[in-house]
Amino acid sequence: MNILDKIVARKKEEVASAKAIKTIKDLERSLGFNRRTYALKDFLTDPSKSGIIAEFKRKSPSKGIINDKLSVEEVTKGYSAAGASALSVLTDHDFFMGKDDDLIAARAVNSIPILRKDFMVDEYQIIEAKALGADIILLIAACLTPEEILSFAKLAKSLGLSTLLEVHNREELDRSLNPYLDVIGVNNRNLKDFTVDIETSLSLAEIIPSEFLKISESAISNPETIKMLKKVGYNGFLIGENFMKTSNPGKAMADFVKEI
Ligand SMILES: O=C(O)c1ccccc1NCC(=O)[C@H](O)[C@H](O)COP(=O)(O)O
Repeated sequence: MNILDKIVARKKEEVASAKAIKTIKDLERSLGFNRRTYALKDFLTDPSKSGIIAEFKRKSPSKGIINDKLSVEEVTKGYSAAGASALSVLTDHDFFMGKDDDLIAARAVNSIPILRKDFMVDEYQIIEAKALGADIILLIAACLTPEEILSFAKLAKSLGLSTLLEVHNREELDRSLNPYLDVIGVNNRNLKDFTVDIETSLSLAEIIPSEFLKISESAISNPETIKMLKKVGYNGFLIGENFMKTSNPGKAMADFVKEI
């Protein structure tokens, strides 16, 4: 079993347990559920922002512990101040050391869109994402059917959430597009074997239909890479480790933004 299959199998167990504790009705009654959301598209196209979706990431399957010392509040406030267009907060515990409370904490101190970075396998998680304070959900084409992507994106839209579809190759892109998606993300990391290659974003840029904004995800550590990605049409850049590996991710991001 590859790592993505393992994560998805574990996620299905977690969702079954969560449903037994909190029903969808409970989630819909929670304080966070009935709030206005921030649209990712508006922030990605705002020229006063950097285009960066900055990630709070303590640990990853490919790198192990990256940074488990800093609070989600201080890191995400630093990212917002450095001009992030959006924040990404991992809520997966077993593989990334994230938690739902990280998202709640980030929501309380930031006024830009927040992506619930997790592995969505059930509609329950989308309703939960809204209740926790997220504005964006991630749908990973490699672990969902086109029918699931359509119904999850439709549900997200009905809740006022933006959907980021993540693809890794042309085949995933071709089978997964639908009009309810807001942004297409190309992941430079192969989630099955962890190899990274910016060429993945460069080569897929021209086949992403122009009605979708495009973001490039993972393994970005050099301002020159952003310049190259902008040239081929990318509007956004999801960056985690490059900032999180420092003792002051907000400052690392501010310094990086000066160079792009
Ligand atoms: O990061 C991993 O090792 C990983 C492994 C398996 C599934 C997903 C994984 N990462 C999720 C991401 O998409 C990244 O956290 C995100 O794009 C930021 O990447 P980076 O800038 O390289 O930290």
